[in-house]
Amino acid sequence: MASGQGPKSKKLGPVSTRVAKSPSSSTTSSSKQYLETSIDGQSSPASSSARSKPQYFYSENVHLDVERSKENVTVTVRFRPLSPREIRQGEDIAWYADGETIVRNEHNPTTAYAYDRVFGPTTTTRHVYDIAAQHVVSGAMEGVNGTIFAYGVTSSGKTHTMHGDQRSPGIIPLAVKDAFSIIQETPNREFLLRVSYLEIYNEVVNDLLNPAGQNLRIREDAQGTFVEGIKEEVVLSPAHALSLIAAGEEHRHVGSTNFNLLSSRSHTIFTLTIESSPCGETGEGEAVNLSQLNLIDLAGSESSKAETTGIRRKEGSYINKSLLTLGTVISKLTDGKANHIPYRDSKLTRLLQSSLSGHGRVSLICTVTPASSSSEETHNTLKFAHRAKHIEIQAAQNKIIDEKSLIKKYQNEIRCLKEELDQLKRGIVTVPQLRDSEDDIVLLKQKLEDGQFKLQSRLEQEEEAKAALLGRIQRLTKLILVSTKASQSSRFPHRPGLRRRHSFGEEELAYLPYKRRDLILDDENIDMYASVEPNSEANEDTVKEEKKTRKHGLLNWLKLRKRDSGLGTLTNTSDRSSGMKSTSIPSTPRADQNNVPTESRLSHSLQTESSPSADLLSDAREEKEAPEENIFDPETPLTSIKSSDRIDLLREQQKILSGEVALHSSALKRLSDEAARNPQKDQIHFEMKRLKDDINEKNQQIAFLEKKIADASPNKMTDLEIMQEIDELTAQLNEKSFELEVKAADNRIIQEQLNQKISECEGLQETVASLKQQLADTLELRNTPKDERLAQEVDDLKHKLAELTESKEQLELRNQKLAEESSYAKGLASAAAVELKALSEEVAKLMNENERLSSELAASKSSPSQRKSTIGMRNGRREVISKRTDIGPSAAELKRDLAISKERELSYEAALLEKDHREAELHRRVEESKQREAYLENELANMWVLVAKLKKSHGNDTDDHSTLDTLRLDDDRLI
Ligand SMILES: Nc1ncnc2c1ncn2[C@@H]1O[C@H](COP(=O)(O)OP(=O)(O)OP(=O)(O)O)[C@@H](O)[C@H]1O
Repeated sequence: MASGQGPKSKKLGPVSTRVAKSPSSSTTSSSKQYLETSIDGQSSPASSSARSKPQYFYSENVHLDVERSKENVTVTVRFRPLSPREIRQGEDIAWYADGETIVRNEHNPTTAYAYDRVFGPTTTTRHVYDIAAQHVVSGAMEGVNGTIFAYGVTSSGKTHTMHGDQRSPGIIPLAVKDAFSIIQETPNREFLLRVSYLEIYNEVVNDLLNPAGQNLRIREDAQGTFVEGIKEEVVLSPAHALSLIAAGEEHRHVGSTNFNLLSSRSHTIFTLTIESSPCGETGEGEAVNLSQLNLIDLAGSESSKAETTGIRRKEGSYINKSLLTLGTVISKLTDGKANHIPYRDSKLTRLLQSSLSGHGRVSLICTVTPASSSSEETHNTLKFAHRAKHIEIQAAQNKIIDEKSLIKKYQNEIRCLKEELDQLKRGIVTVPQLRDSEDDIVLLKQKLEDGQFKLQSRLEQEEEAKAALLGRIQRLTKLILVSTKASQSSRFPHRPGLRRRHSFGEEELAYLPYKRRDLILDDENIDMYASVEPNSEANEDTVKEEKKTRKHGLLNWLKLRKRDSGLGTLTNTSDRSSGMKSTSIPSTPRADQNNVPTESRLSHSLQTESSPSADLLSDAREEKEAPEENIFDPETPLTSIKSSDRIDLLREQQKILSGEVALHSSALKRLSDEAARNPQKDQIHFEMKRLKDDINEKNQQIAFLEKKIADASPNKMTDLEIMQEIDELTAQLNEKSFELEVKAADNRIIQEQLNQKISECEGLQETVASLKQQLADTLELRNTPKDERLAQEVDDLKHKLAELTESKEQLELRNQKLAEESSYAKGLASAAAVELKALSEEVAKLMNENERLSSELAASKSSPSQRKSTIGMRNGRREVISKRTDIGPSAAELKRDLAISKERELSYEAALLEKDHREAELHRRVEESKQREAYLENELANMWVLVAKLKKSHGNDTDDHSTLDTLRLDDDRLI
């Protein structure tokens, strides 16, 4: 993708004339102001509608920019016809082309967009090419970088537009053919064309021309971004370039989705690098035009409707992400204010950086379907296209003066080799001149006699070197393409026949193996098996005809072969193709690469150099030598080449042989001139004879090739070929059946996985719902305005304060009660203490009395009257009792009194204990309430701090003041 960028301010040379003609020139930078102008005032049918706001983006009547230095991206929209499936489903038309520049919504006619050009469903790709691509291609041939890309949702027709098919070639084959036609039309310049082809699959860059080139790195240098290590092939003809695309397509990732049976799963970029310089000997410092033409087929964005799983979903998310980045980049580019453009967010935008940042012409072809089911997606594409329209570009010719250009390198090499050849020739010619000199005759004779054998071998060596040089010159010269127009011979009189003459006619595009019919089992794709004239544009009058047109082309054939590689269904054709691609530069498409022993030294040198002509010569020779059936032996790679390809190859070989004959004839002429001057020189005669033999042999080969071309023409298909065709189709059928079986098994597995996923999904949905709820709550909280939140907080605090005040009052009440209880208990306790004191005095008194009585009792027991008989004792006892009655209360009475007083003492002690207990309890509760009070006071203080903070954060808000005052009042009350 790297490109030499010329200074932006450079005036456009011949390019500017084309700019004026190009559609892009019709909308210049100044067109910006028109783009969003309503056409209400332009008597449009919508102008009468006052109900809804019209969305017109109109670009008609735009004038040309005076300086022509600035352009806008050319944006066109292409409608495809309704697909058979859409027709079956009874889809309505939601969007349609209203005239040549407007797309209008069927249901809401006020919604319309204007573009450089809008193509209806019956427009041919050739027409699209003429309007949207031709100016970019011609610009690229003049040294102005160009990019053409198709954008649209899946199945909208991007691949149909960019690649096309056998009947209706797409932009890429048309551009390639046009490039070679321009070379033909430019006799005063010589060109060197190279191609590269890459895909971006799941954000990985793969080289489609070199299967080993996977996951390549994107690098950047002063000239822009480029892909490191990408293979570039020098191309010699449209068929050659297209064969490389065809080979590359085999490696592209394609898979079936529920919208498109053959959906592109990667973005592809086909780059044609063009170098050109004035014809003839160029001066040392002469600038070379270097430009790149990028032809891009984007993968389609996938809508949420696509029910994809596994690998397809992964691909889809990569595709969508990169297209989203492309959209962002485009809107930022048109924003005007954005200072960072996120090119690096995807590989696609990184590679398109040079193009999008305005260093070349850009044409965006947006493909859409008119179907109502895709109305929203179509609307998104239209909006994308509209944004892209605003990108400004400053296309300028890229000139490089350094020797890095390949064409310069080749030219220099040719010059050096030619000088070397001249020297060699002079060496051969000077020998007889020396012989003419009188002074040297003796010496020369001596030399000749002494080293005749030596000289002979030297001459042979020189002859070999000469042949090798001629071969190399021829090989390098063949890489440089020039016009075959009449002026040619006069311009290069000194090198007749050296140039390879290319005649790039329409038939070059017919290399596509269109006879290989697709065997798609989908009813939508059961296509006709009709033989079609190559290059005839599809008759797009009816949808039926469109259906016939589809799936017949090379691309679809290739897609089929590589289809669904993601599911592991592979064909063995890639090996064959990679074998073809591994041929060294330049790799002219050819049937086989077997080396055949050659007869002539010239041929040998060509063989060892492996030049295209040498390869073709060997092919031709081999074909001549091999029996005819061997040529079409099913085991040889030729089996993959169909009649039309074979004819092309044979023609190519024929052309090259004719070139060789012309080359040999001119050499013969030169030698015969020399022979006339030196009739005795045997070596010259020998060389002439060899050349004559060579010419005869080549003429025979040409005749043989002519015969073969005639034999291989389609109406002369042999039984053998028909049998081969049938065999091949049977093999394909088997292959497809196997593929189908594998897919059925895959489907079963996928179905099981799907069920599992559905149940997982249900679980996830629940989680998502709860998360959503949480999110909504949080968002609601967040969305509440700050003042409201503050007021709410103050309210909460007030509420809390009121609660605290209430609880404090309750506590105080309780405290009071407890205090009362405590004082009552104290009173009780003191009363109890007084009573206890009186009781203890009484007890003490009683005890003293008791002691006295006991001592009296003891004294009376120990007296003599007590020692009388037992009878007397009973009497005596009665006496004592009577005596005692006489002297005061008896001992029993005293004991009883004592017991009672002890009992009372005990009860008093218990009451005292209980009182102490209650007192302690009351103390504890008093302490608790004190602590609670302290805590509440602390809380209140904190609240004040909080209120103060809130006040501070809200300045001198009066509300807060009042709140604060209220709080203060509350607090005072509390205090
Ligand atoms: N202008 C058209 N005329 C006729 N048929 C068309 C046109 N455009 C697209 N088609 C058909 O519609 C189908 C889908 O087209 P195509 O494969 O080009 O879509 P796509 O945009 O490249 O899809 P994806 O992004 O999935 O690769 C094909 O069968 C194609 O032949």
